[in-house]
Amino acid sequence: ETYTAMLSVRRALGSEGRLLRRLRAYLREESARLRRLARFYEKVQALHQDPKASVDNPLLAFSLIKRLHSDWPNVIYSDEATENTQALHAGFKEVEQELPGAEDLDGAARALMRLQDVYALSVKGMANGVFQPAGASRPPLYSPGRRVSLSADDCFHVGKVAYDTGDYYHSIAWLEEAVSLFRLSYGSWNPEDRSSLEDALDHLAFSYFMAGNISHALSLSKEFLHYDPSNRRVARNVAKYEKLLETGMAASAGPLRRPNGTRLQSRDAYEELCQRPGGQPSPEQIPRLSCSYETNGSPYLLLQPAKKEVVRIRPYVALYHDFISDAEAETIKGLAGPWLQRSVVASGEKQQKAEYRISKSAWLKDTADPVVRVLELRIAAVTGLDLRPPYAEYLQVVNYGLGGHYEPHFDHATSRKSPLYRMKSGNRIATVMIYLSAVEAGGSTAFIHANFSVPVVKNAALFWWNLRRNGDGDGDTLHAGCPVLAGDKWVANKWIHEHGQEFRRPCSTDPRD
Ligand SMILES: O=C(O)CCC(=O)C(=O)O
Ligand SMILES: [Fe+2]
Repeated sequence: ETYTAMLSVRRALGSEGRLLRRLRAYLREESARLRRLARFYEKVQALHQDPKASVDNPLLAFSLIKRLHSDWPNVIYSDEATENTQALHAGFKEVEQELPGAEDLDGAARALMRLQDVYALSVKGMANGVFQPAGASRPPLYSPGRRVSLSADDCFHVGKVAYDTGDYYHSIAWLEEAVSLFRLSYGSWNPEDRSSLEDALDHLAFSYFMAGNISHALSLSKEFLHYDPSNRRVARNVAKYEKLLETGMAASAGPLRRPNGTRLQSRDAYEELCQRPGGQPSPEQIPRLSCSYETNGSPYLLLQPAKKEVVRIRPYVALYHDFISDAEAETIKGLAGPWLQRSVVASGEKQQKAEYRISKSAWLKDTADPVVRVLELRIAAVTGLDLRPPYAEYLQVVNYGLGGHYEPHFDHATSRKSPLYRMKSGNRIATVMIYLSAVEAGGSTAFIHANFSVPVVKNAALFWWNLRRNGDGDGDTLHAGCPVLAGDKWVANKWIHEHGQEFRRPCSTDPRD
């Protein structure tokens, strides 16, 4: 899979580099071939300027006969063009196995639609290379250094992915864009395009029909017939739509609603937190929010205390600034890179891939490198918790993909059957999540029930308790990694379990603790 980690997307850029070099070589060879053909053409053409003279001279008469018998067949039946094409095909075959597959194109299209939805972006803007919230006078959420826009065929592909799943809300928006772009360039043809204005009109008309907008379906189908009058299927559709409209059978189209995956109950709150990182703490919390240097009585922190920012009291969330160095972050990403695999989520007793978590991840043992070992000692010192096996999981390093995200979830197990209990050290009592990278836009960590979000702060570590002191899961810790709008987001998770912490975080029977 390419789209599920930006590291893989970057690798795909290398594959394209190789293809570019092959195409360059092909163009060079073919241009040389055409130059040779042109030279032959010019030479013969010159002789035809004065046809009479050409035959009088016995030398010219000889060369005419030789040309017709030998030169012309050699030119016409030259294998050069085929050889050049074959070399191009062979070069493509060499990189073919590393190229993204159909699931990648689907995933990439779904990523664009996710960004459209979560950040309320206008499709027209996106197609134009602008990341502007739709209908709002807000500034763009991301301004790329160089603006790039999508082609008509690009927009068609996104719309087609929605169309194929019966999602006409998204297919209409993207196919509208495809149709207007195709109309602008009608008559010119790009060898890379697989679709055309007719395809876009056809799919858009059907999307409108399915959404109950018969008059739009009709006018688009008529436009289609203007370009391709012999298409019987579309002609039948036109007759059908006209009849529906005449007989008043066409149901009036209500506003087209965005399809809702049943998973997300608090979608609006979540999206709001992703669009505007931050949030107001409740008045009674404000006096207790603070920034401090912490040594925690640990010799590790004496010379360089932890820089703690208490973000919220309930649930308790703290951000430790400059928790790791740039060099350490690079080392950890480098160690994890070769081991990254599509992230999974707990589903009953099993683990499986899910659309609601798009990233790749790898587990690093503290024996992998001294940097990992030192990091664990630092986490232990700052949290005051026992991380020795089996009291904590290995370090999980995560690289998000295109539009990568992790929809609202709990880190702790909510079912006794969860695979988390296989370690036999209880539930996940706390999370330490380190931001190993910055991002250009998006990617905040949103606490949905607690109504605040933390933007990505490179090298900082976010800490929170997942469980209350009585061992119950804390519902207020429901959190998410918002879709990455631009950039390459990496995090490292350290999950600390209940066992081993009995004297470090004593229990309480008060459910409010
Ligand atoms: O990436 C984020 O901001 C959140 C990640 C997360 O919650 C997780 O990996 O469990
Ligand atoms: Fe999480």
